[in-house]
Amino acid sequence: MEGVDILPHERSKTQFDVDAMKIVWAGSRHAFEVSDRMARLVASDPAFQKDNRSRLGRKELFKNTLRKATYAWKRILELRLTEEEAGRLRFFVDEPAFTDLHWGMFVPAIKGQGTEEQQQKWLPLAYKMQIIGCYAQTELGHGSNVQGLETTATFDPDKDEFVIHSPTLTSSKWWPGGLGKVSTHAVVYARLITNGEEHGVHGFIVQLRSLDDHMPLPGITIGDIGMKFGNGAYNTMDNGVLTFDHVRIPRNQMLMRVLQVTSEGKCVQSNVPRQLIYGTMVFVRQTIVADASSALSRAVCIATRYSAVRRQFGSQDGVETQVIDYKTQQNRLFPLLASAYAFRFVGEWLKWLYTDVTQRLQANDFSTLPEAHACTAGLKSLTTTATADAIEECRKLCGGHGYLCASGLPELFAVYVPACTYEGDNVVLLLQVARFLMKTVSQLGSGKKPIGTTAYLGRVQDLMQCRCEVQTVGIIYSINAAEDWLKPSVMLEAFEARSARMCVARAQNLGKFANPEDGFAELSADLVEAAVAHCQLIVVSKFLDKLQQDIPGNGVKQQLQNLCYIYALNLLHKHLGDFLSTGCITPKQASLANDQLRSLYSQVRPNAIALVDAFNYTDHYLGSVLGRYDGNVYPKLYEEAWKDPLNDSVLPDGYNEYIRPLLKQQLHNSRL
Ligand SMILES: CCCCCCCCCCCCC/C=C/C(=O)SCCNC(=O)CCNC(=O)[C@H](O)C(C)(C)COP(=O)(O)OP(=O)(O)OC[C@H]1O[C@@H](n2cnc3c(N)ncnc32)[C@H](O)[C@@H]1OP(=O)(O)O
Ligand SMILES: Cc1cc2nc3c(=O)[nH]c(=O)nc-3n(C[C@H](O)[C@H](O)[C@H](O)COP(=O)(O)OP(=O)(O)OC[C@H]3O[C@@H](n4cnc5c(N)ncnc54)[C@H](O)[C@@H]3O)c2cc1C
Repeated sequence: MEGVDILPHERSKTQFDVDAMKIVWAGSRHAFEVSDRMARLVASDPAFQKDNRSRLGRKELFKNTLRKATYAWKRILELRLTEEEAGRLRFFVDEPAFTDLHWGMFVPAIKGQGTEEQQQKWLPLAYKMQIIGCYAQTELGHGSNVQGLETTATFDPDKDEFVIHSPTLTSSKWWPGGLGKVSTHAVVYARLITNGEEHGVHGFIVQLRSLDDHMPLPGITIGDIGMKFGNGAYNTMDNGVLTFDHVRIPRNQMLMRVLQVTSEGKCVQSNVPRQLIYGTMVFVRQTIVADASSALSRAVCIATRYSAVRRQFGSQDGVETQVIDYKTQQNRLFPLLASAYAFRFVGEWLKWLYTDVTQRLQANDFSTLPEAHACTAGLKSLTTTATADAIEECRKLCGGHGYLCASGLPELFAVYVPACTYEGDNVVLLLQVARFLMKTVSQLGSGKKPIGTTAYLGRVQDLMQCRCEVQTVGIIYSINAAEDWLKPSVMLEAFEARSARMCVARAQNLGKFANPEDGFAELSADLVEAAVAHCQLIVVSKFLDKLQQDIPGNGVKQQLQNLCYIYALNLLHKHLGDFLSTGCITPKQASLANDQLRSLYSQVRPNAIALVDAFNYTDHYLGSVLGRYDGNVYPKLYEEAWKDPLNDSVLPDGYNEYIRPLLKQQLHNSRL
C-alpha cells in the first residue's frame, strides 16, 4: 500500500468516535464549531497563503505580515466576528504580528491595571484599532529582574506630568513586539519617582508615534532590533528598541489601579496588592499554556501522519515496515501525543483558575493570587520547555525530510522556541514556584493547611511524619502487576509522594543555612527539580480529573485513559531517579510501569492517526507536506522542490562567474 491509500487504511482501524473526540479537544461543541469555521475561512482565502514565508527577505516578509494582519482586521469587521471568532481567525492566520501584542498584552494591561476612567478612555480606541499598542517592559540590560528596570518616570507637579526618561544605554527598551515599526502607543514600565522618592516599577501609557504621519514623537528614538532565529518564523514581528529623552505625558496616563499619584505628587496605595502590576504576565502565561498544546499537537500531527506513511526496512512479503510500527518510534512519539492532550486539559483548567482569581480580585479577595502566580509561572515553564523539545523530537522522528522547510517543523520550532524565554525565562519562573512551595512547606508546622494545588503537601506531610512506613509500604503493596498502574489513586499517590518528599527534603536542606537567601541560591538547581515535580503532578492530576467527567462518544474515554497513563508513566520512567531515591516506588514497580507503558503503546497504535485527526487541523494551518491529511507525501514533496527559486533556471546564477572558470581551470591543470 502506498501514499494516498495508507492514511485511509489507518483511519479504518479507528476504535473510537473521532467527531466526539474533536469536541473534547476543542473544549465544547460551540468552541469546535467556531474553530472549524474560522480554520476553513482562513484556509480557503488565498490572501492568507503562507507557504512562501521562509523564502522572503525581511522587508518583504514584514510587509506581507502587515498586509495579512490588516486584511484579517478588515474581514473581522466585514463579517462582524465576535471576539472569540476574531481570536480564532488570528490564530489560524498563523503569523506572529503586532496584533498579538496589541490584543494580547496592551489591551489586557489597561484592563488589569487601569482605573475605570482610564479603561473608558483608552479601551474604545484600542478596540477599534484607532491606536495600536505594545507592552514595553524589558530593557537591553534587564529582562527577568523587573525591579531592576532603569527607565524613570519622574513626576513634575508644576506641570502635572510625568517625565519618562532612559538614563543609560542599558535602560533602552529592547524586545517589545510590535514596537519596532508599528505601535503608536505602549504601556511602558518605569520606576516611579515623586518628590525625589522612588516607588517601584509601574506602567504608563505613552504615545510613541504621531497618529497623522506615524513619525516618532519628540524625544523618542525607536527602531527594530534585527533578525531573529530562523527563516520567516518570528521575523514577521517588529521587536523593537526604544529610548526616551525626557518625554512628557499627562499624570493621568500612569496606570493607577494599584497606586494613585495625586497632583501634589502624593502616592496613595489602593487596597489591591502591588503584585497586580505583574498581572498582565499572569494572564499571558495562562494563554501560553493553551498555545503549548496547539504547537505541540501540530508537530505531533505531522510526525504521526508521516510515521504512518514512511516505510523503512523489509518485512517478509517485500513491503517495508511503516516506521510507526517500530517500538522505538512509538516510545518517542506517543508520549508527545499524550502530552498534547495533557497540556490541552491543564490549559483548560488553568483558564478556569485564572477566571476564578480574576473574579475574586474584583471582589477584593486576593487569597488565591499566590497560587495563581505559581501555577501560571510553573505550567508556562513546564509546557513550553516540553513543547520546544517535542517539536525538535518530531523533526527527528521525520528523519531527513523533517529538516526540509516543507515539513513545516523548522519554522514551527523557530517560532515556538522563544516561548521558553518570553513572559519569563523558564528557570526564573520555576524558581518562583520553588519559593512558593518552600513557603508552603515552612507553614505546615504552624497548622496552616495548604489548599488548592498544594493541598497534597498537607496530606502527604502528615503521612511522612506519622506513618512513613505505612505510606511507603502502601504504595508498594498496591502495585504488584503492570495493570495496577492503571488505578488513578495509585498514580496520583506516586506523583504526590514524589513531589512532597522532594519539597520536604529541599526545605530541610534550606533549614541548614543560617541565611535562607544564601541557601536558596546554593540549592537553586535542586529547588527547580522540586518545582518541576510539583508542576508535573498538577498536569497528571488535571488529566485524571478530566477522566472523571462525563465524556460522551464511543471509545473516547478509553483513548483518553490510555493517553493519560502514557503521559504519567513516561514521566515516571524519565524521572525514575526521583521516584526511587524518594522511596516512592521500588525498582520492581518501575519495571512493571514500563511493561504497562509498552502495552499502552500497542493500544494507541491503531488509533494514532485518528487521535491526531481529532485536532481538526486544516492542511493550511499545519503547513506541512509531511503532515498532509491525504498522506500524499512523495509526489507533493517532489513538486515542492521544484518551486524553490534555485530551480527557476537550470543553470544557477553564478555559473559563469564561479563554476565554469573553476571547471575550466581544473581541465587546464589536468592537461598540464
Ligand atoms: C504556533 C504557535 C505559536 C504560539 C505563539 C504564542 C503567542 C503568544 C503571544 C505571546 C507573545 C510574547 C510576547 C512576550 C512578552 C514578554 O515577554 S513581556 C515581558 C515578560 N517579562 C517577564 O516575564 C519578567 C519575569 N520576571 C518577573 O516576573 C519578576 O521579576 C519575578 C521573577 C517574578 C521577580 O519579581 P520580584 O518582584 O523581583 O520578586 P519577588 O521578590 O520574588 O516577588 C515578590 C512577591 O511577588 C510575587 N509575585 C511575583 N510575580 C507575581 C505575579 N506575576 N503575580 C502575583 N504575584 C507575583 C512573588 O511570589 C512574591 O510574593 P511573596 O513571596 O508572597 O512576597
Ligand atoms: C521573541 C521574544 C519576544 C519578546 N517580547 C517582549 C515584549 O513584547 N515585551 C517585553 O517587555 N519583553 C519581551 N521579550 C523579552 C522577554 O520577556 C525577556 O527576554 C525574558 O523575560 C527573559 O529575560 P532576559 O532576556 O533578561 O533573560 P536573562 O534574565 O538575562 O536570562 C539569561 C540567563 O540567565 C538565567 N537567569 C536569570 N536570572 C536568574 C536567576 N535569578 N537565577 C538563575 N538563573 C537566572 C536565565 O535562566 C537565562 O539562562 C521578548 C523576548 C523574546 C525572545
